[in-house]
Amino acid sequence: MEQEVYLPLFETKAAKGRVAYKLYSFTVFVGIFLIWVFRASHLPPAETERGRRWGWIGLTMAELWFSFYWFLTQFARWNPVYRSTFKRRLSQRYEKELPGVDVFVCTADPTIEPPIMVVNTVLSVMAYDYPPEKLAVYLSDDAGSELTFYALLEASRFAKHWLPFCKKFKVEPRSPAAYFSTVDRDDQEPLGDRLSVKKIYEEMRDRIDIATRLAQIPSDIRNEHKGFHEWDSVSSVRDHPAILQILIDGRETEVVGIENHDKLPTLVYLSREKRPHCHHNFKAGAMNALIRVSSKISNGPIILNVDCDVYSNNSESVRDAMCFFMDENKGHEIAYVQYPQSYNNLTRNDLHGILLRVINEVRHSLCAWTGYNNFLTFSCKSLFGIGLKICFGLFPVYFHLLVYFYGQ
Ligand SMILES: O=c1ccn([C@@H]2O[C@H](COP(=O)(O)OP(=O)(O)O[C@H]3O[C@H](CO)[C@@H](O)[C@H](O)[C@H]3O)[C@@H](O)[C@H]2O)c(=O)[nH]1
Ligand SMILES: [Mn+2]
Repeated sequence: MEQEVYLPLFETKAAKGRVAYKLYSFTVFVGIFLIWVFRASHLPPAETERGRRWGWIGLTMAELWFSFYWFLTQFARWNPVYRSTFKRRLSQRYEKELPGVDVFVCTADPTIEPPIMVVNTVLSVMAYDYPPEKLAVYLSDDAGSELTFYALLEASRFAKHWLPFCKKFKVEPRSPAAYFSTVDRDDQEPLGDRLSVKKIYEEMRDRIDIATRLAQIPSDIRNEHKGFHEWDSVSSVRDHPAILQILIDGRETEVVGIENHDKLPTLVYLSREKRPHCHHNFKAGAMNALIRVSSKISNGPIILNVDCDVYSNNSESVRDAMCFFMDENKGHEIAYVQYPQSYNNLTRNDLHGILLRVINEVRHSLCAWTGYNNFLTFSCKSLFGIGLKICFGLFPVYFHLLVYFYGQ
């Protein structure tokens, strides 16, 4: 009888040159050790003049700092591995059983984080290559800004053009601003389609920009959508009840894009309750509010979190994460997957994207500490033996059941 071969959904490969690196690292370690032997055996005698004594102390502190820094970097460089995912296998085995994913986007200030940037991030995650009925996007607005709500309303309408366009022509990246700024490339989609979507995008962008500049929402839109009434009772950003608006409800069957009847993911606006006696000024508190709200709407078992200034540059990211979570052999060991961050425009003349590569390398080696290079994934085991793991920072995907965010 033919034996069934197990094909994993992701694989791990050790980076090349690890032995050479360990040898090199060992020689540096010997060097550091000898420095300390020298320092310990050459303490300045009591009669040393003051200037020389301070020189000795200064040098010793510098060496101490270097040694500490060097030991820290070794955690990140000792054991680098690369993980790759097999999304086709995932699709073949589990396309119909893919779990629901709730995407949380956080914003806190319409001046520092302009609404047009926020909605570009929102549109990039709405356009994930994932079944739309299983995707829900929540925007948490800690500024409780009508302007951000207005921008999201505009985005919910533009999504009817943007999502079918992305899916039809498989465009990347799926933040419209980022995509249209690289539009000179030799793309496969027909110019006519691109230009007409670009025009609709630019009209929306201009409306949002004007409203933001004037701090005023067009009266026709204000009258048209009942959601704006929520602000009638808001006297201050720091003192208001929760504002919740479902702009697109994926549970309704008739929610479709303009073209070829694509379904759209759920889209929700939330500004959590604020009271002056509570210090709720942190992202963690917003995330906890999002968990409570999403559990009553879409209740996806998987949560993905992005900051509003970081659009998704890969429409398959969610599927990548699923390859880790749904792997038959190792999936149960993984609590969350974290993506490395890429930066654009760090300097005006970074023509060849050098900074981007260097920073990615640094982040990748950070990931190597946990044994994961291109993704950070963490096992559910360990830490007090109760399956608790702590996650800091950027773009994590979690299991819903496991998370609590520390902060208000
Ligand atoms: O009261 C607040 C304050 C901030 N935020 C949002 O939290 C995110 C991060 O805040 P930011 O001030 O931009 O901090 P950064 O240093 O840029 O963010 C990094 O550091 C944070 C704290 O460790 C992490 O949570 C972030 O994921 C990581 O990008 C942003 O989307 C904010 O809109 C809120 O939702 N509510
Ligand atoms: Mn930020």
